[in-house]
Amino acid sequence: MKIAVLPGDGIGPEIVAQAVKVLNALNIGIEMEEAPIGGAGYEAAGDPLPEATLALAKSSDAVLLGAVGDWKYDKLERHLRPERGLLRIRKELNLFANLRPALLYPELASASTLKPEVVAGLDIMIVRELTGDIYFGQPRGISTLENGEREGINTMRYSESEIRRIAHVAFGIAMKRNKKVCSVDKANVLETTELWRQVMIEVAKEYPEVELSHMYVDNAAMQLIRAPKQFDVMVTGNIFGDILSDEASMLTGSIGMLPSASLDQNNKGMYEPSHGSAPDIAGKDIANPLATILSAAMMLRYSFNDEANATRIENAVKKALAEGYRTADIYTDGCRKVGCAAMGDAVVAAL
Ligand SMILES: NC(=O)C1=CN([C@@H]2O[C@H](COP(=O)(O)OP(=O)(O)OC[C@H]3O[C@@H](n4cnc5c(N)ncnc54)[C@H](O)[C@@H]3O)[C@@H](O)[C@H]2O)C=CC1
Ligand SMILES: CC(C)CC(=O)C(=O)O
Ligand SMILES: [Mg+2]
Repeated sequence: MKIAVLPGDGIGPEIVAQAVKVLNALNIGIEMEEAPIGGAGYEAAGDPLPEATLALAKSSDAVLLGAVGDWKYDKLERHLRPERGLLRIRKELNLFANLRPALLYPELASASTLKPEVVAGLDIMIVRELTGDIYFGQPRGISTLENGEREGINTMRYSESEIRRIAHVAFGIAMKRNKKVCSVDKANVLETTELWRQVMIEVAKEYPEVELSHMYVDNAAMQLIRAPKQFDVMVTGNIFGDILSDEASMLTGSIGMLPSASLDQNNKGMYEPSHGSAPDIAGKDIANPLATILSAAMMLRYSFNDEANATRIENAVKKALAEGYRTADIYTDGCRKVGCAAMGDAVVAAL
C-alpha cells in the first residue's frame, strides 16, 4: 500500500502529521511519500498542483490530504490560487464521489450546537458530487460589459451521466444502510437540478427497495437544524453538498470532526477532512486532527478494503473521547483540553 501524503497549507501539516502517526502505529506496512500542494505547491514549484505531486498522486494507491489555501494567496492570479490546485487534483483523479459522514460520537453530544435529544444517534451520509456543477462549469470568468461594468460568470452544469453515476453511489450506499435516500436540489428554479431530479427518479427504479425523497436545498438547510435525524443518505451536487456538509458538521460538535472520502469509479480515493486550512489557528497546535484521522480510517475502508483497521482507528478515536481528551473546538466543562499533537498521541495510545 503506497499513499501520497499532501499536507498542504495552514493547519494541513499539523493535522496530517497526526493521521500519519496513527497509520504508522497500526504497523501494517503502509509506504508514504510526501509532496506539496496548494500554497505549498505554489511556493515550491510555482504551481498549486505541481506536476510531480500529480504524478505521485496518480501512481499511489490513495492520497491523504490536509487542506489548501490561505488569505495571503488571494492576490495571486486566479489560476494560481491554492484552491484551483485542489479542484484540479479532484478532476485529474476523477474523484466524482465525495462521502462526508456526519456522525455524532455520543461523547460529544454536549458539544453539538443542537440539544442532545435532537442529535443523539445522528448518523448521516452526505454524498456530494465533486467534479461537476458550478465549480467546474464553463463559461466562467470576470469580463467587462459594453457599458464598462464588470460581470462575473459561473455556470451550473450537469450531464446526465454525471448525475447517474453519483446516483448509483448514493443508492449503493443506501442499500448497505437504511435504504433511504434524500436527494437535495433546487428543481423549482434551476434546470440543472430539474435534470438532477429526473435522473434520480430514473435510477431509483433500479433500487426498488430504496425509498427516494426530494427536498429543496433551502428547506434541507433548515431541516438539518430542525430535525437532522430524518436524514440517512443525502445526495446532492457539488456546491450544495459543500455548504450542507459544513452545516452538518456542527451537529457532530465541530467542523474538525467531519472526515471525507473522494472516490473514483474504482474506489481509488483521496481522503481529507471536510474543513479548510483554518489560517486563523494555523501553527498554534490547537486544531482538531480527528477529521483527518477519521479520513485515514475511511482510506483503509474504501481504498484498501481493510474494515478491521478502519474500525480500530474509529474505536481509538471513540476511546480518546471517552477518556475526556478534547481539542479547543469540542471542549466542554470537565474534559481534558489538549492540543493537536496531544490528541494524535491520545488516539495512538488508545490504539
Ligand atoms: N479542502 C480544502 O482544502 C478547503 C480549503 N479551504 C480554504 O481554507 C482557507 C480558510 O477557509 P475558511 O473559510 O476559513 O474555512 P476553514 O474550514 O478553514 O475554517 C473555518 C473555521 O473553522 C475552524 N476550523 C477548521 N478546521 C478546524 C479544525 N480542524 N479544528 C478546529 N477548528 C477548525 C477555523 O479555525 C475557522 O474558524 C481558505 O483559503 C479556503 O479557500 C476551505 C475549505 C476547504
Ligand atoms: C475549493 C473548495 C471547493 C473546497 C471546499 O470547500 C470543500 O471541498 O469542502
Ligand atoms: Mg467546503
